[in-house]
Amino acid sequence: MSHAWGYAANNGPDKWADSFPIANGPRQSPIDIVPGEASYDAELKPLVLKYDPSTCLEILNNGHSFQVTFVDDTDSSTLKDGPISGTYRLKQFHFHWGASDDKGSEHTVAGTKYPAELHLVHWNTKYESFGKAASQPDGLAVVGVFLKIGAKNASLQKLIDAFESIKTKGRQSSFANFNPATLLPGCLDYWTYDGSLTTPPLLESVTWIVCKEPISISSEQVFLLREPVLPYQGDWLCYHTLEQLCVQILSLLL
Ligand SMILES: CN(C)c1nnc([C@H](N)S(N)(=O)=O)s1
Ligand SMILES: [Zn+2]
Repeated sequence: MSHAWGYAANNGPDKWADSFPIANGPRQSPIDIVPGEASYDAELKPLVLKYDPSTCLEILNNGHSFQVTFVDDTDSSTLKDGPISGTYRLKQFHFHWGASDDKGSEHTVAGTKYPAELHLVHWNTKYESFGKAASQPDGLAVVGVFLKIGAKNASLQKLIDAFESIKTKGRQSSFANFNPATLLPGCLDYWTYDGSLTTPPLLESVTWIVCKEPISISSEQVFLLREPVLPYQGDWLCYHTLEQLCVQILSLLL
């Protein structure tokens, strides 16, 4: 692949194996989660998530999504227990979304896609850094949370309000004192499996922890996610026709 990866026809997921052969590996993510086929494991513990808002650093438009990054030089914001051993530090969180409400999440549940999916990325402190951990089979743990259309989400609104400062790819701005725990659902029951990063380099180093309960995002908020200044899972969103824009606006009004 002579150009950067993305979600377009010439650089999208079905082309990633050209530059990242691990795309054809044995533990690639995302997957379709089929609850009726999941097995109960009594050994699994409840998740222990401890997040310190003072570790929140900045918000960044990375060209594929927006991400919020955290200071990870101490055990101030961590994930423990659940399916993992040891302590994993929060590195960043980001979202995946689509151009319409019927798609956007990376994982699916019995074939159903959600409009968006939140990923909280943590790395195993048995390794000296995120970079070292990302190449190890037990190096990363990502908590996934589905978003469904519903009530306005006040915590998400704080992120959306910051978009003005990251309108173009590569832009970042300070983003302090945000508590990612406010993005978690009330119930932390989860599915778990051993998988990979869902975008290049697709490293097979992720213990996925996907929450069963979604959080809400309003139609107005998801419209702002899809604004033509932020990418969605399908590369940069732009309204090819005035008609598409009108359809989107009407869908909000009806
Ligand atoms: C380097 N980091 C933190 C990541 N690289 N790829 C990531 C994927 N977007 S995901 N969805 O977290 O596997 S996250
Ligand atoms: Zn992700």
